[in-house]
Amino acid sequence: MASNGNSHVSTKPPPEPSPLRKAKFFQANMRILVTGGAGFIGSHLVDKLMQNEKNEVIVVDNYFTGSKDNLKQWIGHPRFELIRHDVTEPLLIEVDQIYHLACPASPIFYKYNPVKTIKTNVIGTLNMLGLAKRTGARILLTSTSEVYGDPLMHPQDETYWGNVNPIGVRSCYDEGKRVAETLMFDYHRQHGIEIRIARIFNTYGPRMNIDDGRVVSNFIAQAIRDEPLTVQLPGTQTRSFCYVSDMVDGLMRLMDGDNTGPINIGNPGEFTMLELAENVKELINPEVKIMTVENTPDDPRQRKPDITKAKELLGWEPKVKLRDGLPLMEEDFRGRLGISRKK
Ligand SMILES: NC(=O)c1ccc[n+]([C@@H]2O[C@H](COP(=O)([O-])OP(=O)(O)OC[C@H]3O[C@@H](n4cnc5c(N)ncnc54)[C@H](O)[C@@H]3O)[C@@H](O)[C@H]2O)c1
Ligand SMILES: O=c1ccn([C@@H]2O[C@H](COP(=O)(O)OP(=O)(O)O[C@H]3OC[C@@H](O)[C@H](O)[C@H]3O)[C@@H](O)[C@H]2O)c(=O)[nH]1
Repeated sequence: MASNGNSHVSTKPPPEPSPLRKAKFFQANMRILVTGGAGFIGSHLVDKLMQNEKNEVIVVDNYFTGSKDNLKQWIGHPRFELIRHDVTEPLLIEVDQIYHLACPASPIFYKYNPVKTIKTNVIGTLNMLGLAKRTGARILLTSTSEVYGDPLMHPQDETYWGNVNPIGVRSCYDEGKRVAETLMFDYHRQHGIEIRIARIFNTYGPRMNIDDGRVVSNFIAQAIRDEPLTVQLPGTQTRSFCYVSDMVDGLMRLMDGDNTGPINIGNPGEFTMLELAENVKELINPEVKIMTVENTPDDPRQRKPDITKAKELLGWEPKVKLRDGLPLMEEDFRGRLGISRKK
């Protein structure tokens, strides 16, 4: 049984996978479920999984923040299936692996209906664990750096238990993901389910919703539209930004490896929001103004992953630097906004 190097090991044998997996003459494809697969990270993950001809990919999504458009190249493909479904309802299908991403990720969206966000994280994760238990599938949860809250340890490694406000406006997401992690380990210990937990740090790239509200998409859309970049106060708060192709590579290594996690997956390059704005200005629109605006409650003041574990256990580290990733995202945003670069 997989271990993450500490005492989280299950005493139960994992549930039996589908008999098809053991069939001698039936060359079954790997049936991979991606919940939230119509979203930003999910759709990039689907692209990568579909490159392997031995994979069948099933996406389940309620389209709250995702869109069919992100998957248009796969609709109608014989190895691809798209199901409109809310993970807060049980799902009865046959699968071998589950990448469980379904959950709004941008603070403005997860705060929009906090009760629904909690339900998605708790009931949605319970349903997907139930599915994993019935089918014997391995399940990977995309948890978050937000489990560390406003961290008092810097950089954050996986042993840090976090500094989270349990009753704040971000709690539906932070605490929701913390409960989701607990459920994953309880199912692992109690039922032997094969689990993987990724703690994802801020990820950016093409296909983010233009009105997503997260900082990189906001700044790029603002720079392209020649609107001031809105740096929320104080502007000295930090984040570490991982390009989406690196993220997908890390998630797949975690799924296919032997370690339960939790494992941080993120880019350790750390930037203040003012530095990010300066970079966007320089690379995308040197004329654009930078303005400061009010922040929202409980905004974490610093965030930077310690990725020692990902390097050692997954052989993973990010390859794309922020200054290389931003122009790739600019190109995608310009195409969708229909605004080309000034000569
Ligand atoms: N992008 C990041 O920086 C980041 C950081 C940490 C963790 N994560 C996690 O990664 C996952 C994907 O994030 P993303 O950036 O792609 O976000 P996203 O909002 O683009 O994608 C989330 C997807 O889940 C779907 N969804 C939401 N609630 C659902 C429900 N109840 N049932 C079915 N589908 C539902 C949405 O419609 C969307 O397609 C999320 O679990 C998020 O918490 C992302
Ligand atoms: O227009 C903006 C938007 C945001 N910000 C600032 O940028 C920083 C990052 O904010 P974002 O909204 O992009 O995202 P956060 O880092 O707060 O949360 C993020 O990280 C962890 C993930 O799990 C979440 O899904 C993700 O949204 C914050 O300090 C925020 O105050 C701005 O300065 N201007």
